[in-house]
Amino acid sequence: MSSLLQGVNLYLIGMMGAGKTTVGQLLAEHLGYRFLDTDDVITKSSARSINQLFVEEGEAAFRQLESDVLAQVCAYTHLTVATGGGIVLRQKNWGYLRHGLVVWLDVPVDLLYTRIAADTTRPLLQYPDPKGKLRSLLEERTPLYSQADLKITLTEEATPPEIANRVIEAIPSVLKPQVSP
Ligand SMILES: Nc1ncnc2c1ncn2[C@@H]1O[C@H](COP(=O)(O)OP(=O)(O)O)[C@@H](O)[C@H]1O
Ligand SMILES: O=C(O)C1=C[C@@H](OP(=O)(O)O)[C@@H](O)[C@H](O)C1
Ligand SMILES: [Mg+2]
Repeated sequence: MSSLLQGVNLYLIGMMGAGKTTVGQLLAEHLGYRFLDTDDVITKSSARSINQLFVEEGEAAFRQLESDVLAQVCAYTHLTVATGGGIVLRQKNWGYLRHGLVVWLDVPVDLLYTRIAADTTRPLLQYPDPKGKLRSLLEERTPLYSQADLKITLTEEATPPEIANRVIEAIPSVLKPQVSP
């Protein structure tokens, strides 16, 4: 399977709770790639949690760190990268994402909410009406997520290995056919 993308990076985009981090690890195994999570790189290099960064530095500073990580990451090959849900917000980030294949895990709000309702690690949802917030973020970001090369729509709960398989099976449909010599 490692020859499927020939070293081209795979970037997962989508809302909080879409399963980018979970499915990304399985995809990396399938592809024989290294796995990277931009949130993870940011928290390790800053020695602070995402919540702390939002509170102490603000969202704009977090977005800058996110862009910095993405800029560094795209210099490498053979990576599966789980991004944070807001990576699509900066136009500049698309210049980095376009170095690889961009896959949108498109998950409806109800499913997102059941997965992350009890989670306290996502600062944008630590307000009254987190479900309404998810809905408005998805609405605002849908035109941006739609710029992905590949959209995997999940209308009902499937297991992470099933979703990883769907991604793997769909990848050839968006690869340019090889020209024979
Ligand atoms: N296919 C799935 N079915 C059930 N739970 C899932 C699935 N994918 C992810 N989860 C759970 O949902 C939560 C959010 O997943 P995560 O991979 O962190 O999403 P993201 O990185 O897109 O925010 C985690 O608790 C994870 O275990
Ligand atoms: O959607 C967003 O703006 C965010 C998504 C989070 O990552 P996940 O998408 O992995 O939850 C994390 O980057 C931060 O809390 C902001
Ligand atoms: Mg994640």
